[in-house]
Amino acid sequence: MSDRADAFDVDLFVIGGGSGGVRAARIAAGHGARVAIAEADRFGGTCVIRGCVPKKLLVYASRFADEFRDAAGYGWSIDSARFDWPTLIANKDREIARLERLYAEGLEKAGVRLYRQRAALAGPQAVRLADGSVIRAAHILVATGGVPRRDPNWAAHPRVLVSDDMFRLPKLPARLIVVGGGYIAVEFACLMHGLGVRTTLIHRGAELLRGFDRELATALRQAMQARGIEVLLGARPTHIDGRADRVSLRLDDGRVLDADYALMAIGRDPATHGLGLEDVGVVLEANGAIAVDAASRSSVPSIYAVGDVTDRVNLTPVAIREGQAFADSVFGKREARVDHALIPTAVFSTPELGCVGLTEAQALDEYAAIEIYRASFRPLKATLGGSAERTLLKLIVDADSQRVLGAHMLGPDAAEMAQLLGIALRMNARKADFDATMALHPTLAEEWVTLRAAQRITRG
Ligand SMILES: Cc1cc2nc3c(=O)[nH]c(=O)nc-3n(C[C@H](O)[C@H](O)[C@H](O)COP(=O)(O)OP(=O)(O)OC[C@H]3O[C@@H](n4cnc5c(N)ncnc54)[C@H](O)[C@@H]3O)c2cc1C
Ligand SMILES: NC(=O)c1ccc[n+]([C@@H]2O[C@H](COP(=O)([O-])OP(=O)(O)OC[C@H]3O[C@@H](n4cnc5c(N)ncnc54)[C@H](O)[C@@H]3O)[C@@H](O)[C@H]2O)c1
Repeated sequence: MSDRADAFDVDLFVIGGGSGGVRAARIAAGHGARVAIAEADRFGGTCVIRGCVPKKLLVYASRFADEFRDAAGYGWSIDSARFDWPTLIANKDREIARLERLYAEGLEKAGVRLYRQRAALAGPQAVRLADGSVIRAAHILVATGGVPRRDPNWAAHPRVLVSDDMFRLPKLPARLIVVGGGYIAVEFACLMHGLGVRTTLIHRGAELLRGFDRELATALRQAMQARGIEVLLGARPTHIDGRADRVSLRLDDGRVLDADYALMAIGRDPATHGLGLEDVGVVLEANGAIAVDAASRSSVPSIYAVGDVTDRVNLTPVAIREGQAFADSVFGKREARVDHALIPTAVFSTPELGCVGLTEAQALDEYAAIEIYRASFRPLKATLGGSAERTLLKLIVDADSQRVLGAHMLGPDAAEMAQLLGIALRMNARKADFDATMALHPTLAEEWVTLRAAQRITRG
């Protein structure tokens, strides 16, 4: 496509066929670029193969227990509900294989050349494939994602797992220990508990889900405990003793916990190891992430990076937007930048936590005075269903401008609501806009437009 194109085999070589890489490759090819992509494992990447999608399927499976329990109050009797893990995993595998095929076909249809092997840099404008071949590329996009963080003290033990392993366990464990207090730890603790596994979550911090609104994180932790998940805060494993058929964790207070498996969900690291990035002059952050500017360009002008490998906001829609913006800017003559503010996010725990915008603590740091509106209630469905669990909504408003700064929810469909609330916040909605919106009755969502008096006004 460019004058320089003849000096190169392709205009763009993408390393990594996950959320960001696939989008960038497809869009760049659509803009007329000659594109190749290498994927070392399976097309679709973390989100499709061992992340968001299979996780959400497991979450759906885990929530049937609540439905069966609530059904009685509505007149149904379900005598012998039984759960079969191998059936769920086989069905999940079938769906993931279908999605993987769709990803590869989408790339092929767009005219992208696919390499099903590992790639590394052979120079600022050259890529070496695992089979030894070298491909010259005018531009290289690194979209290799991240990997679960491991520790040499337990990495080799078969009963100590990371999130990747959870999707292929041969049998549902009776007893699971989860270490960590972030998205992955909380989601897996909830879903495994929902499937009937006795679950203990061990977290070193004072509260789960650092970075989320503290009041909601506390309410979620209490709800998890009320459901029967054992949550130990301020606790660290000091020794992990793996045996062939079970695992033993000694905590810093001397307690010893036994389980079938321990899931270590202690964060993810950018997948930059062995790519030869430093050899060609690409600057890395202290944690190994590729340092990029707002255009996703690295310190080497021909090399760009998007998604988790840059450790900006490690979510699929963000990787996709970054891949799209890169392809539009470099190959579509359409300058595009990704705005990393106001990203809606959810923890697919049970109950679910969804939010967009500032937490109360962040708002207090940035604004002179904020108003907090809250509602805590038992949803209508629970009145006959019997659950005592409360739904919590919280709106954070700038006292001066009346702009809504943050919306946080713990309860059914919180993720769906966070997505839509994101539109309102992006449009700079004021509290009065929420109030002027007619309620849709009877719904949970109507509570967002009937939050009348500020529960408190706080000055930063
Ligand atoms: C358990 C779990 C649950 C998650 N749930 C959610 C969720 O609900 N919502 C959400 O938004 N996000 C979720 N995420 C995060 C989301 O999966 C990531 O943010 C997203 O996948 C990042 O996309 P990416 O393109 O940067 O990288 P990835 O999707 O990780 O893709 C990178 C690809 O590069 C390949 N690769 C690596 N090195 C090489 C190499 N040298 N050569 C060739 N190929 C290579 C890998 O095999 C991989 O396929 C979850 C993550 C996990 C682990
Ligand atoms: N629903 C979603 O959107 C979703 C779901 C899963 C993952 N993700 C993405 O993937 C990323 C990674 O998730 P994650 O849960 O692995 O990471 P995280 O950064 O959210 O949480 C890591 C947790 O491990 C703890 N930890 C770190 N080192 C430790 C150690 N040595 N010992 C004990 N505890 C330790 C931390 O205190 C923290 O609680 C998330 O930040 C998110 O961007 C998103």
